Amino acid sequence: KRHRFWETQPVGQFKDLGDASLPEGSIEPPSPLSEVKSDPYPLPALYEWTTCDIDDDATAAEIYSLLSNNYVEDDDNMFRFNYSKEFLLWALRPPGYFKSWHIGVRVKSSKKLVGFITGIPARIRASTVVVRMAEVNFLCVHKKLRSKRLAPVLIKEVTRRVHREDTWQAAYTAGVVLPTPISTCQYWHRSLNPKKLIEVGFSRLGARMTMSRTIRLYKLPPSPVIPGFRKMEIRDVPAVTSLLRVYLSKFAVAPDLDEKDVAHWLLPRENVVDSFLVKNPETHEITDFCSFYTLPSLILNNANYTNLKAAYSFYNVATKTPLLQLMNDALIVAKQKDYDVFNALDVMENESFLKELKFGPGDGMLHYYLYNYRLRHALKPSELGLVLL
Ligand SMILES: COc1cccc(CC(=N)NC(=O)c2cccnc2OC2CCNCC2)c1
Repeated sequence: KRHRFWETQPVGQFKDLGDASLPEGSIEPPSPLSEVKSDPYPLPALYEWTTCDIDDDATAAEIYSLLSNNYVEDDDNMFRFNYSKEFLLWALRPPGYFKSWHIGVRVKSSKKLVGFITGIPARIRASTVVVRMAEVNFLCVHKKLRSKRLAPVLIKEVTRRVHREDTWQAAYTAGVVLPTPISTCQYWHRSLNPKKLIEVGFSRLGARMTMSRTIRLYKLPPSPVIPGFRKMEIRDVPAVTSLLRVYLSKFAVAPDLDEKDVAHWLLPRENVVDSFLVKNPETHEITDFCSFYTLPSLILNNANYTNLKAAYSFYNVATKTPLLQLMNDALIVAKQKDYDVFNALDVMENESFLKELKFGPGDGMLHYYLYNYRLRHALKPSELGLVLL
């Protein structure tokens, strides 16, 4: 397949697959900052760049609406991600973030926001090397402006602004195959509200299954069962950071999280991110941790429902409690909070619980990519310790 744009970029190229002589690491060296263009990449005449100040509520609302109407849909165009404004404020303002990496495209005449792309800083370890990267996300072009080759322009502009901050690598995901995935993950869904999921067409009634039998199949206890299972609190940040750092060191690619990162990404925020831990009631040791983020989807044409409330597995560590039991308590809490479905990728050790906890495979794959960084070989999902929003 022709990738006119990606074949011009410093990313693993399909033609290089199997060439073991290519070293792991940066594909192109950094340029001197003086050589990084200080003016924005040219846009087609009708449009202009804008740096989106998400602290401004009106701008945050514009970004919310652009994504809510034009962002990623499932393969059958029945659902569209519907990130909340609060979620976007969380996702785009981690420690050390750059406002200049929140990039919009407006129509010059109307000032309407019609394009968006973001970067956030992240320290990501690839094998043994911790690399300062940008996590690039929320690439969105208004439905009415597709096939005008605006996406490559947005990607070039976020690349330029990231280079301006002396950052030369990036990480991103996509539902499509581009040159060249570092890993290809399968997504899985665990029904929590099967009646609604079947009604809206997310799931289908199993063969030889009745609705009441299906509801019974997915029934969960009314509350968590692990002794010492509770919500994470600010005082837990140091212990959770230690637990996570040790656990994530097992994976070939994973974020290098310090206490500030853990406080931002994992302290509970209502309807944005939930996190729980197991504190041994005798030893007071924190031995396990689980978390999920909240990403609803718009239901695009159903008479009775407009919103699908979905939880997405985030970071989980089990050192004393079996992971299966820890994740079952996560399902129980998600059900308590009225989520319709709990989603997970087969990354880290997730494969060990998916089938047993009655997850079903999704109908698509999520591909992970690194920009300007070559890995000697692609990773199995179980070697990947990175979850993007
Ligand atoms: C149910 O509503 C949907 C609305 C839009 C797309 C999809 C399918 C899909 N593409 N799902 C995922 O990418 C996915 C499935 C499981 C876990 N994480 C995921 O994506 C995350 C991470 C990447 N950025 C989007 C959210 C489903």
